[in-house]
Amino acid sequence: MITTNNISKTKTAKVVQQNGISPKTHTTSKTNGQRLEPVDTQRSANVSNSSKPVDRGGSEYDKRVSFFEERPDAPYGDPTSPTSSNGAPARPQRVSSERVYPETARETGSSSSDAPRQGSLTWRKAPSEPVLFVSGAERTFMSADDSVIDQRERFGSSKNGFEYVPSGRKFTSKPTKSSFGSNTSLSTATESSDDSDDVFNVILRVRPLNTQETLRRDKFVADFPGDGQVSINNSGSIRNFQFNVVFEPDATQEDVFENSGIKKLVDAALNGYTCTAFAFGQTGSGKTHTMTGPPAQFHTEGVTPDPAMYGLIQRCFKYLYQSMKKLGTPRVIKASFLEVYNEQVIDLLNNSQRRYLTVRWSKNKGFYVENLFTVQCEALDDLMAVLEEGLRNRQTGSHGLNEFSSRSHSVLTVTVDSETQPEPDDENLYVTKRGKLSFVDLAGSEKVRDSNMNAGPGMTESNSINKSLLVLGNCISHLCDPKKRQGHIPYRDSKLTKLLADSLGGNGISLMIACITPASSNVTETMNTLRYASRAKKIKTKPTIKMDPREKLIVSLKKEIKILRQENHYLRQQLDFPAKPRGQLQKENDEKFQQFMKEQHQKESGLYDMLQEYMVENENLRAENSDMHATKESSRREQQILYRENEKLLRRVEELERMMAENPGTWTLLDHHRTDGYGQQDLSPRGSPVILAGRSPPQRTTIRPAGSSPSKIPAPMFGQPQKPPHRLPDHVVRPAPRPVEYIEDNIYNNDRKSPRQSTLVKQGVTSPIFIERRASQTSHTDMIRDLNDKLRQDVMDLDGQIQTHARMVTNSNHYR
Ligand SMILES: Nc1ncnc2c1ncn2[C@@H]1O[C@H](COP(=O)(O)OP(=O)(O)OP(=O)(O)O)[C@@H](O)[C@H]1O
Repeated sequence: MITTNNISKTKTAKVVQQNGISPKTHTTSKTNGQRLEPVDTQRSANVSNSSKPVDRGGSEYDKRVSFFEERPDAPYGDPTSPTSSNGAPARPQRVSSERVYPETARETGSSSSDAPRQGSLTWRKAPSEPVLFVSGAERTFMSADDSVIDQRERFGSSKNGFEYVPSGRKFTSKPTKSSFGSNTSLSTATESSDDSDDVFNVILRVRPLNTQETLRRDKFVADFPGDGQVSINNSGSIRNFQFNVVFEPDATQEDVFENSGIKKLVDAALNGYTCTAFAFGQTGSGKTHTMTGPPAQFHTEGVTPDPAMYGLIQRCFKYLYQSMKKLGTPRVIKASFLEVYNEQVIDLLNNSQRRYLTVRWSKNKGFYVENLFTVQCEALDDLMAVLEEGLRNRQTGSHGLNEFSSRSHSVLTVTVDSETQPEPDDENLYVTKRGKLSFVDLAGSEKVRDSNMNAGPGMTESNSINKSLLVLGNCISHLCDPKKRQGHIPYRDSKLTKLLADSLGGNGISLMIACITPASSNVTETMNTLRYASRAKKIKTKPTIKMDPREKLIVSLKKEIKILRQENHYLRQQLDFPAKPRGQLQKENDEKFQQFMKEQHQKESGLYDMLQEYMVENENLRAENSDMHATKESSRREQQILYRENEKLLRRVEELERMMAENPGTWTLLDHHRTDGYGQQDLSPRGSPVILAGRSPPQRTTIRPAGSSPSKIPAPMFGQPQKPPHRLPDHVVRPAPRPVEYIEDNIYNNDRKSPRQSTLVKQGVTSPIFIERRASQTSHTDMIRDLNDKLRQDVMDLDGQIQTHARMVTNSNHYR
């Protein structure tokens, strides 16, 4: 019975004889013994529907050629081809007389006649007549009397309730309008919505019981009610889960490729999206088988991989190159392949040294692996070679649950670089897009006890595998919870989650392939995988195309211009303005743009000049400041020297004046020529408190600021005690800030002006503070120097007077 809404029946089906000699097409008739039986699926379906014709509409699946139909163009041993590359039948006849074995028997290379799983893989009700399967569409399980066995009886109602009853289908899909398995274009869906059905899909593949499980007489615990559902009988309690697509044990590699939706991922990668397909599940559940085909073929010496058994990866590669050919535009394909083994990243394409690589993070790239080998692949063969090389180098080991168990997580990444024209009418605008397609084959979760890995390196491997899967589970549960999703997601807790960060919570499109074994002995692990998978269904991502940020800006500006032009056109219409011809508008806009760019350039260059000017000025100011500091220091020292000299000279003057005061009578004859600092005759001993007898009060030499008028300094009152002039005024010893008016042009007569100052001067602005500081330093030194000169003069005068007096005294004594 068909339970998927996407699948409809085919009118005719081509059936290959069990011996595989030749494919034939037959018309409907009743089956008869071992005879090749043609089937009209319409009729078969009608049997179950009381011969009422059912029109289920066309679907992608309809267009797909029948499972047994010969494909002349079948590449590398298409599984739909009746014979494999070595001439042997690629697919055994699906007609059986009494027992039908699941796909695994054929896919693992054993013929149905010697299949060792006959013990438990029996039909619930063995038909007396041959049972016929028709692949590629609806398959009906028919008994000899044409009655269809009631599907409801299949599960749980038989005596033991655990027998495998094939549903007659290979897969069922969840009835959504835009699931991966449907015809809906992913690119359209992703652009318009963030529906996780479109961008984060989870599919389930249930493998058949394997030899070991069959011999162990394990029960088949899975049932497939349809519509992408699976029921698990966990020791009597039935649990239901629903996924986008559920592949039943009969599904072939081709079925999975065609109906999992992975082709949409390849299409999306070609359009610049980041896409990831990852397989997870218990060890031995068929992850590697699904991704690359049976692992034995890559790890057994002398075995050439059978193209019919190729997994999703090889089929995607082929589809990628086919699509590129169809699209016509050139694209650059590059591939890298790594594994995360014991929490270390190892390059599988550069395996000679088995160096551990570092996972880094950058704002633009997110998490990435440093120094990872990347191979440019011009042809499909190159990509295939990359895969095979990596698989050969991958860590595998044998344990109790799987002979060729992957002991690491592997990540194969294919990047697709393309140049596209976002605006069809703009020939000069090209943007580069980088699509990414990653295939992740996770190491299987395992019970250490069951895998017999309970010591040594095996134990370490198991622990690190389980630990990284636990972190992955944590990340998934955070991402599913709308509240936790806004907070911190623990991607950094393991290398694996760092590498999957973009696929899980970022801007990518992802397909999770959950793999389970239907054996009752593994039901706990199966339940865990299913819970994990159904949680992951709730993850939502927002796919975006990865582009160079500058190119992105250009494209968005161009889009804006386009909208503005449309608006302009609309407004013109509204205002009854004549509509401008498109070309003219374009030309005008281009001219405006060029003008704008020119102005912008000028502005920018003006700014640059200004910036340079300021930098030069800054440098000059710095140099000038350090000069000024040096000058200040030297004038301070000069002032100190002069001050000490001043002190000495004053002491000398006092001494001489004292000498003269001791003989006052003799000094009246002397002619005083001394003048004060203002050109007036100074007739008294400087600073002396003694007023010479018979003399008019002397003019005193006082220190006053340079440039001040004498009248401003009050003349000392005659006869009053005088302040000794040998004390320099306070403002000289301890300079006080002075008003600007004291500063005269001749004080600051320095032609060397700073650029800043010259700018200011040019602008008619003077900096009083700047000029004053410099001037005050000079004026204080000059003042002390002036005073000292005068004192020196005084000393000389006094000395001269004393000598004259001494001579006169000597002469008078002589005449006497
Ligand atoms: N759908 C299937 N049909 C037939 N055989 C299958 C299927 N799935 C898995 N097998 C077989 O089961 C065995 C284990 O599968 P596989 O190695 O892919 O499991 P796995 O999940 O990758 O395990 P591990 O995590 O240990 O690597 C292989 O021999 C494989 O060929």
